[in-house]
Amino acid sequence: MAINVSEVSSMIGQRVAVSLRDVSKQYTGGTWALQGVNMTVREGEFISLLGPSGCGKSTVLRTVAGLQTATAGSVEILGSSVNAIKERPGEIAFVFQEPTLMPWRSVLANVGLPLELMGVPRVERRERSLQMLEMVGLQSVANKLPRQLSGGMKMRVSIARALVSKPKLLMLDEPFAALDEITRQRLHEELLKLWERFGMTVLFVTHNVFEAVYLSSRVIVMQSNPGRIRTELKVSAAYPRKRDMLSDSEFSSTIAQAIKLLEE
Ligand SMILES: Nc1ncnc2c1ncn2[C@@H]1O[C@H](COP(=O)(O)OP(=O)(O)OP(=O)(O)O)[C@@H](O)[C@H]1O
Repeated sequence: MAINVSEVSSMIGQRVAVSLRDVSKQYTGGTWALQGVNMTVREGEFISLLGPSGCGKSTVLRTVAGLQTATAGSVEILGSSVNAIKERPGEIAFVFQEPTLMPWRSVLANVGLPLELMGVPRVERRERSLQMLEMVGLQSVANKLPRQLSGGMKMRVSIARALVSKPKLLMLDEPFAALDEITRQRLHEELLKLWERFGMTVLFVTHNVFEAVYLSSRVIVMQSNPGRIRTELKVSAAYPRKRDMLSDSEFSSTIAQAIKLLEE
């Protein structure tokens, strides 16, 4: 389905999906991974967090996901506290760099896991899991085990599992960093299609400038010691995006700006 930029801007709502206010995080040992982070993400945005290793990108994501708590400040997701969101399984989903599939479960059973945890009946679970596998082009391997799949296929299964509950917020922490360039590019296209189809808010962590600018409607650039937000770059290029658009002047100037910010 082709959509243009005005349709994408209408996908981006006025409601706030994620809000961080003066968030700081100090780990045991003393490192201030984050200091005074303020960030507002609206529903339907595709946001990348970009920055050098150690600037706190994963810490932001893990704090929003409730996998760890902030030392100071407040975090709100979809109008609720992190703890309240945890009580509503399926509303947020996380994709890690390692696909973290259960090795003894079939691909289908791995995808259906979030629905199982939500108490969705078996028949509906199967149907929805198969639909998701079809969307990522993997219906034919539904009965295989994870070890029988390539790295790219495992990541697709992981994305299918994250999306099977139709989450409103999808967080991905360097999901494609371990994949080869061709597979990574294919998965960029697939992720964008899924975003256009489901309209969920996406928070995507990467230290790859091209990936951040190509995928996102907004790139939040972070810096380290202590981890904080340096600035943000809006990417107003139309969706659906095409690889060859990266040489367009708009993309190239945003990419050049981002590279300069990271080098300073
Ligand atoms: N569990 C932890 N205990 C102590 N220090 C930690 C812990 N996790 C992260 N840190 C430190 O906090 C800082 C921010 O880490 P974080 O992983 O959030 O950065 P990042 O930008 O995601 O880095 P990368 O791109 O390398 O994954 C780093 O200095 C890191 O060493």
